[in-house]
Amino acid sequence: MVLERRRTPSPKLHLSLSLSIQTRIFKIIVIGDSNVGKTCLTFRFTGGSFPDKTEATIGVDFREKAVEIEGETIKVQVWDTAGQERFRKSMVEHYYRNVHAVVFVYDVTKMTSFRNLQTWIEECNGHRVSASVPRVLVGNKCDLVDQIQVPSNMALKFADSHNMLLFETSAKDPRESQNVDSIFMSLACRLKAQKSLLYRDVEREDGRVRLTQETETKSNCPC
Ligand SMILES: Nc1nc2c(ncn2[C@@H]2O[C@H](COP(=O)(O)OP(=O)(O)OP(=O)(O)O)[C@@H](O)[C@H]2O)c(=O)[nH]1
Ligand SMILES: [Mg+2]
Repeated sequence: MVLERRRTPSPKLHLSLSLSIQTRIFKIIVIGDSNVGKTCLTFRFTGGSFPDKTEATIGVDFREKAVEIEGETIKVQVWDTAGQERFRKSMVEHYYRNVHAVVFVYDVTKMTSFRNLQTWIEECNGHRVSASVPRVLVGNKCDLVDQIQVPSNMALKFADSHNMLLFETSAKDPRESQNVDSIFMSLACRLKAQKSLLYRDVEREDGRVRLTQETETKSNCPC
Protein backbone atom coordinates (compact mmCIF):
# COMPACT_ATOMS: atom_id res chain seq x y z
CA MET A 1 0.00 0.00 0.00
CA VAL A 2 1.37 3.39 -1.00
CA LEU A 3 0.70 6.22 1.36
CA GLU A 4 0.62 9.65 -0.21
CA ARG A 5 2.65 12.13 1.72
CA ARG A 6 1.08 15.58 1.49
CA ARG A 7 3.44 18.49 1.56
CA THR A 8 2.43 21.23 3.94
CA PRO A 9 4.33 24.48 4.07
CA SER A 10 6.79 24.65 6.91
CA PRO A 11 5.96 27.14 9.68
CA LYS A 12 9.01 29.14 8.63
CA LEU A 13 7.82 29.53 5.04
CA HIS A 14 4.35 30.40 6.24
CA LEU A 15 5.73 33.17 8.42
CA SER A 16 7.82 34.70 5.67
CA LEU A 17 4.83 34.67 3.30
CA SER A 18 2.63 36.47 5.79
CA LEU A 19 5.35 39.02 6.48
CA SER A 20 5.44 39.92 2.82
CA ILE A 21 1.75 40.87 2.75
CA GLN A 22 1.41 44.61 2.92
CA THR A 23 -1.88 46.41 2.73
CA ARG A 24 -1.82 50.10 2.16
CA ILE A 25 -4.06 51.97 4.57
CA PHE A 26 -5.26 55.53 4.17
CA LYS A 27 -6.28 57.14 7.43
CA ILE A 28 -9.03 59.70 6.84
CA ILE A 29 -10.48 61.65 9.75
CA VAL A 30 -13.94 63.18 9.76
CA ILE A 31 -14.21 66.37 11.80
CA GLY A 32 -16.98 68.86 12.59
CA ASP A 33 -19.61 69.96 15.10
CA SER A 34 -21.70 67.44 16.94
CA ASN A 35 -24.87 66.39 15.11
CA VAL A 36 -23.76 67.40 11.60
CA GLY A 37 -23.91 63.76 10.46
CA LYS A 38 -20.28 62.53 10.60
CA THR A 39 -21.31 59.11 11.85
CA CYS A 40 -24.06 58.80 9.23
CA LEU A 41 -21.72 59.82 6.39
CA THR A 42 -19.04 57.33 7.40
CA PHE A 43 -21.71 54.66 7.86
CA ARG A 44 -23.10 55.37 4.40
CA PHE A 45 -19.64 55.06 2.82
CA THR A 46 -18.47 51.95 4.64
CA GLY A 47 -21.78 50.16 5.14
CA GLY A 48 -23.86 51.48 2.25
CA SER A 49 -26.84 52.51 4.36
CA PHE A 50 -28.19 55.18 6.68
CA PRO A 51 -28.25 54.12 10.34
CA ASP A 52 -31.70 53.91 11.94
CA LYS A 53 -30.42 55.51 15.09
CA THR A 54 -27.18 57.16 16.15
CA GLU A 55 -25.82 58.35 19.44
CA ALA A 56 -23.17 60.98 19.99
CA THR A 57 -19.79 59.47 19.20
CA ILE A 58 -17.52 59.02 22.17
CA GLY A 59 -13.82 59.28 21.39
CA VAL A 60 -13.71 57.74 17.94
CA ASP A 61 -15.33 54.99 15.90
CA PHE A 62 -13.25 53.25 13.26
CA ARG A 63 -14.77 52.08 10.05
CA GLU A 64 -12.82 50.48 7.24
CA LYS A 65 -13.58 49.80 3.63
CA ALA A 66 -11.43 48.06 1.06
CA VAL A 67 -11.51 49.83 -2.29
CA GLU A 68 -9.80 48.99 -5.53
CA ILE A 69 -7.96 51.72 -7.37
CA GLU A 70 -6.17 50.85 -10.58
CA GLY A 71 -5.81 47.22 -9.58
CA GLU A 72 -4.53 47.93 -6.09
CA THR A 73 -6.67 47.08 -3.10
CA ILE A 74 -6.44 49.83 -0.51
CA LYS A 75 -8.00 50.02 2.90
CA VAL A 76 -9.68 53.32 3.61
CA GLN A 77 -9.71 53.64 7.37
CA VAL A 78 -12.25 56.25 8.38
CA TRP A 79 -11.93 57.80 11.82
CA ASP A 80 -15.38 59.01 12.81
CA THR A 81 -14.53 61.53 15.53
CA ALA A 82 -16.64 62.98 18.32
CA GLY A 83 -17.98 66.49 17.83
CA GLN A 84 -18.69 67.08 21.51
CA GLU A 85 -15.73 68.53 23.35
CA ARG A 86 -16.20 66.33 26.43
CA PHE A 87 -16.11 63.18 24.28
CA ARG A 88 -13.06 64.12 22.25
CA LYS A 89 -10.57 66.00 24.40
CA SER A 90 -8.50 62.97 25.43
CA MET A 91 -8.39 61.73 21.84
CA VAL A 92 -7.47 64.78 19.79
CA GLU A 93 -3.76 63.93 19.54
CA HIS A 94 -4.65 60.47 18.20
CA TYR A 95 -7.00 61.88 15.58
CA TYR A 96 -4.31 63.91 13.89
CA ARG A 97 -1.35 61.56 14.27
CA ASN A 98 -0.23 60.23 10.86
CA VAL A 99 -3.44 61.39 9.23
CA HIS A 100 -3.56 61.18 5.44
CA ALA A 101 -6.64 63.28 4.72
CA VAL A 102 -9.22 65.36 6.56
CA VAL A 103 -12.95 65.68 5.86
CA PHE A 104 -14.57 68.75 7.45
CA VAL A 105 -18.33 68.45 7.79
CA TYR A 106 -21.01 71.06 8.44
CA ASP A 107 -24.79 70.84 8.41
CA VAL A 108 -26.34 72.88 5.59
CA THR A 109 -29.36 73.56 7.82
CA LYS A 110 -27.26 74.97 10.66
CA MET A 111 -25.26 78.13 10.08
CA THR A 112 -23.35 77.78 13.37
CA SER A 113 -21.88 74.47 12.20
CA PHE A 114 -20.58 76.30 9.13
CA ARG A 115 -19.20 79.23 11.13
CA ASN A 116 -17.44 76.81 13.48
CA LEU A 117 -15.45 75.33 10.60
CA GLN A 118 -12.83 78.00 11.15
CA THR A 119 -12.22 76.62 14.66
CA TRP A 120 -11.96 73.07 13.36
CA ILE A 121 -9.44 74.15 10.73
CA GLU A 122 -7.40 75.96 13.38
CA GLU A 123 -7.39 72.86 15.56
CA CYS A 124 -6.19 70.79 12.60
CA ASN A 125 -3.44 73.30 11.75
CA GLY A 126 -2.46 73.40 15.41
CA HIS A 127 -1.68 69.69 15.29
CA ARG A 128 1.03 70.06 12.67
CA VAL A 129 -1.02 68.55 9.87
CA SER A 130 1.06 69.20 6.78
CA ALA A 131 -0.29 71.39 3.98
CA SER A 132 0.17 68.42 1.65
CA VAL A 133 -2.54 66.48 3.52
CA PRO A 134 -5.65 66.83 1.35
CA ARG A 135 -8.74 68.34 2.94
CA VAL A 136 -12.32 68.43 1.68
CA LEU A 137 -15.43 70.22 2.86
CA VAL A 138 -18.78 68.46 3.12
CA GLY A 139 -22.15 70.16 3.55
CA ASN A 140 -24.47 67.41 4.81
CA LYS A 141 -28.30 67.09 5.12
CA CYS A 142 -29.07 68.51 1.67
CA ASP A 143 -32.28 66.43 1.68
CA LEU A 144 -33.77 69.01 4.07
CA VAL A 145 -34.29 71.42 1.19
CA ASP A 146 -36.74 73.71 3.01
CA GLN A 147 -34.37 74.28 5.91
CA ILE A 148 -31.14 75.19 4.16
CA GLN A 149 -29.30 78.06 5.86
CA VAL A 150 -25.88 77.87 4.24
CA PRO A 151 -26.00 78.98 0.60
CA SER A 152 -23.85 77.01 -1.83
CA ASN A 153 -21.96 80.08 -3.06
CA MET A 154 -20.95 80.97 0.50
CA ALA A 155 -19.67 77.44 1.11
CA LEU A 156 -17.89 77.39 -2.23
CA LYS A 157 -16.11 80.65 -1.46
CA PHE A 158 -15.00 79.29 1.90
CA ALA A 159 -13.81 76.02 0.34
CA ASP A 160 -11.88 77.89 -2.37
CA SER A 161 -10.20 80.14 0.17
CA HIS A 162 -8.97 77.06 2.04
CA ASN A 163 -7.99 75.13 -1.07
CA MET A 164 -10.63 72.47 -0.48
CA LEU A 165 -13.12 70.72 -2.73
CA LEU A 166 -16.75 71.16 -1.67
CA PHE A 167 -19.30 68.33 -1.63
CA GLU A 168 -22.91 69.11 -0.80
CA THR A 169 -24.72 65.89 -0.08
CA SER A 170 -26.98 63.86 2.18
CA ALA A 171 -26.07 60.78 4.15
CA LYS A 172 -29.79 60.05 4.41
CA ASP A 173 -30.93 60.25 0.79
CA PRO A 174 -30.03 56.95 -0.95
CA ARG A 175 -29.83 58.78 -4.29
CA GLU A 176 -26.84 60.63 -2.88
CA SER A 177 -24.89 57.52 -1.90
CA GLN A 178 -22.59 57.75 -4.93
CA ASN A 179 -21.84 61.33 -4.04
CA VAL A 180 -20.93 60.27 -0.50
CA ASP A 181 -18.66 57.55 -1.92
CA SER A 182 -16.97 60.09 -4.15
CA ILE A 183 -15.92 62.17 -1.12
CA PHE A 184 -13.75 59.32 0.12
CA MET A 185 -12.83 57.90 -3.26
CA SER A 186 -11.57 61.24 -4.55
CA LEU A 187 -9.33 61.46 -1.50
CA ALA A 188 -8.14 57.88 -1.91
CA CYS A 189 -7.27 58.57 -5.55
CA ARG A 190 -5.34 61.70 -4.60
CA LEU A 191 -3.50 59.84 -1.87
CA LYS A 192 -2.61 57.01 -4.18
CA ALA A 193 -0.96 59.52 -6.45
CA GLN A 194 1.15 60.91 -3.63
CA LYS A 195 4.44 59.62 -2.31
CA SER A 196 5.36 58.54 1.22
CA LEU A 197 2.26 56.78 2.35
CA LEU A 198 1.91 54.34 5.15
CA TYR A 199 1.98 50.63 4.69
CA ARG A 200 0.87 48.17 7.23
CA ASP A 201 3.32 45.40 8.06
CA VAL A 202 1.41 42.51 9.49
CA GLU A 203 3.73 40.93 11.98
CA ARG A 204 2.17 37.64 12.92
CA GLU A 205 5.22 36.54 14.84
CA ASP A 206 4.26 38.51 17.93
CA GLY A 207 0.75 39.53 16.96
CA ARG A 208 1.62 43.21 16.79
CA VAL A 209 0.70 45.53 13.98
CA ARG A 210 3.41 47.99 13.10
CA LEU A 211 3.05 51.04 10.90
CA THR A 212 6.04 51.95 8.80
CA GLN A 213 6.80 54.74 6.40
CA GLU A 214 7.34 53.71 2.81
CA THR A 215 7.76 55.42 -0.52
CA GLU A 216 5.19 54.78 -3.16
CA THR A 217 5.47 55.05 -6.90
CA LYS A 218 3.35 57.39 -9.00
CA SER A 219 -0.08 56.37 -10.23
CA ASN A 220 -2.22 57.50 -13.13
CA CYS A 221 -5.40 57.70 -11.14
CA PRO A 222 -8.07 59.48 -13.18
CA CYS A 223 -9.69 61.20 -10.16
N1 LIG B 1 -32.17 64.70 7.34
C1 LIG B 1 -30.93 64.22 7.56
N2 LIG B 1 -30.56 63.88 8.80
C2 LIG B 1 -29.27 63.43 8.98
C3 LIG B 1 -28.36 63.30 7.91
N3 LIG B 1 -27.19 62.83 8.41
C4 LIG B 1 -27.39 62.68 9.73
N4 LIG B 1 -28.63 63.03 10.07
C5 LIG B 1 -29.22 63.01 11.43
O1 LIG B 1 -28.48 63.92 12.23
C6 LIG B 1 -28.33 63.42 13.55
C7 LIG B 1 -26.88 63.38 13.94
O2 LIG B 1 -26.18 62.47 13.12
P1 LIG B 1 -24.76 61.85 13.55
O3 LIG B 1 -24.21 61.17 12.34
O4 LIG B 1 -24.90 61.02 14.75
O5 LIG B 1 -23.94 63.17 13.92
P2 LIG B 1 -22.40 63.29 14.35
O6 LIG B 1 -21.82 64.41 13.56
O7 LIG B 1 -21.73 61.98 14.22
O8 LIG B 1 -22.49 63.72 15.87
P3 LIG B 1 -21.40 63.48 17.05
O9 LIG B 1 -21.07 62.03 17.07
O10 LIG B 1 -22.06 63.95 18.31
O11 LIG B 1 -20.21 64.33 16.72
C8 LIG B 1 -29.01 62.05 13.57
O12 LIG B 1 -30.32 62.21 14.08
C9 LIG B 1 -29.08 61.65 12.10
O13 LIG B 1 -30.18 60.81 11.82
C10 LIG B 1 -28.80 63.67 6.60
O14 LIG B 1 -28.09 63.62 5.61
N5 LIG B 1 -30.08 64.13 6.49
MG1 LIG C 1 -20.93 60.70 15.58
